[in-house]
Amino acid sequence: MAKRTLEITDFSSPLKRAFTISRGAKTSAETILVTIRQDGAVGRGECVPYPRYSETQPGVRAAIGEMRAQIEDGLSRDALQDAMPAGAARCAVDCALWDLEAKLTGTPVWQLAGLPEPGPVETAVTVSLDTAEAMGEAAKSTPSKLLKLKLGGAEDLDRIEAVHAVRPDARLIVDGNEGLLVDQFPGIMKRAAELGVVLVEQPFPAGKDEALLRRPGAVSVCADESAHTSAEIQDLARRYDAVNVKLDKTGGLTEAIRMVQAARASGMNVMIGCMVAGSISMAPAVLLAGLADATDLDGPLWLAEDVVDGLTYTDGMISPPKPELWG
Ligand SMILES: CC(C)C[C@H](N)C(=O)N[C@@H](CCOc1cc(O)cc2c1C(=O)N[C@@H]2C)C(=O)O
Ligand SMILES: [Mg+2]
Repeated sequence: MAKRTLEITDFSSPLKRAFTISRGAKTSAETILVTIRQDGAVGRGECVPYPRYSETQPGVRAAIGEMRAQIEDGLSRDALQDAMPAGAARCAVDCALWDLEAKLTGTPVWQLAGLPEPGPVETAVTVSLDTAEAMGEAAKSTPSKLLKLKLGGAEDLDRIEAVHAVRPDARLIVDGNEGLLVDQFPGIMKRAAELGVVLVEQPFPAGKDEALLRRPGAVSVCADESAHTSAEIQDLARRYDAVNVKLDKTGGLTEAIRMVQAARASGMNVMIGCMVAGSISMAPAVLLAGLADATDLDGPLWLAEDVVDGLTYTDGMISPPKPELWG
């Protein structure tokens, strides 16, 4: 095998408007792009370092840099799974190796991975955390029938009611990002179904979610911040009905496929999610959408500028990635 070369590039990409969740607001997306070249072929993978898990851009960059010699000497994707822990750094390398393999063999990643051929997929589109009135206004002009509302405070039921009032046609995913108030949760669950809510995501902090053992079962509850890899699925299945699989948490597509399979084996539903990032980050996740019950891959819609040949979004539908983009 000809020697590979590894390139690691940091990006800070301005957002169209501020993105706010229970933990705070963002006006730019900090990502890292890994490019691996071999025999004239180029593989790319993107990741989002997540401060919630103590990841930073310099830290993730350094972790990938420490793997330089092994990657350039031909580290296989299988060996990568043991050589790096789950998380953003491994995600970028794993996705770049999948893309490189596709480019070197002329076989698309979905075929290499034994996944269904990707077609158009419906994505949730996020309404950022704000006052109930402002979230209702935002929902009116959000072009999808699957909306994801960010929650996190005393006004949460008002927020859901305000959005449902102006978008009775929409199915709602509500995401607490660990910030829901425990005493408000039963009230939200009681009204959820009649307000169009189909999924409640990560209401309470990871590790402090005992209240879910006693909840009424009308609307599904989905783990996000609590769920990283397939190893946690059996435990999560005691408290959650579904799991949000994100490649930045699993450490790439390879473990994400295993996590989806583990979730199914435990009877859980699956959502494929994302962080705020562009189309190179979304493309591998789009391939998993065919195995999922819900898809939340609206990252590029928040960027002021996406990459060339990026994914096409039309009224909440994503077209399959072109090979020029990834895979
Ligand atoms: C990408 C969309 C704007 C949002 C997406 N639908 C979504 O809801 N994703 C995550 C939210 C995680 O976003 C966060 C939270 C945070 O505290 C810090 C960051 C991000 C992010 O994407 N980049 C920075 C690191 C979800 O909770 O499901
Ligand atoms: Mg979430």
